[in-house]
Amino acid sequence: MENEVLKAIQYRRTVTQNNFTEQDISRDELITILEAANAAPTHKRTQPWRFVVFQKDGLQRLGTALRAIYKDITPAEKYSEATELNMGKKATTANVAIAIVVNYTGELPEWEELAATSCAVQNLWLAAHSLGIGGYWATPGLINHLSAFLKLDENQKCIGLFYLGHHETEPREPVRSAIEEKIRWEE
Ligand SMILES: Cc1cc2nc3c(=O)[nH]c(=O)nc-3n(C[C@H](O)[C@H](O)[C@H](O)COP(=O)(O)O)c2cc1C
Repeated sequence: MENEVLKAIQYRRTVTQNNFTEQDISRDELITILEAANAAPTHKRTQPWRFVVFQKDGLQRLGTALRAIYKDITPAEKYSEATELNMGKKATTANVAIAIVVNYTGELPEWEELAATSCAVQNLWLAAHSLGIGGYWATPGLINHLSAFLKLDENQKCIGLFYLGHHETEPREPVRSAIEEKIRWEE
């Protein structure tokens, strides 16, 4: 069986900064992508996903913050200047970065709000893919230290940075072990 939705699911891939082109992601494209995220399923309609979108100078500020946090939290014996520079470069070489935030309402077990936000991220990723925009979900340890920079409330937590850019990489199918290994049929 084949249709556009199934094709998008199969061909959505992680695309990293090295493959991003110079083409800007437009505000219309971003709104389309974020509207797709906002259509995710949500128990009790708590809609716990929040997004902080970085573009232009915002990306420079994010890069500076990532470098400073890395420097701050890394023990001297593990610190490397190359890693610090690389942390900043991830932000400054993306066209857009989106901080993914869960807004815990207390109305549901936390895992349900984390799960709903993850559904929103998959929607965002598929929508971006459908527009020729690639990206990936980055979860370095320093996202646990971003709350002040992101101006998050006490009940909010950043669960990743989603880096986005237009790209021209060839479509690739997923590398996965067979689904049969992950199913037990009860008939
Ligand atoms: C919750 C989550 C966290 C991830 N964190 C990272 C990360 O920190 N760095 C990274 O390069 N990729 C990260 N990824 C992307 C995975 O590495 C990627 O999805 C996986 O290699 C499969 O490739 P595909 O997305 O092309 O199918 C993350 C994905 C998920 C779902």
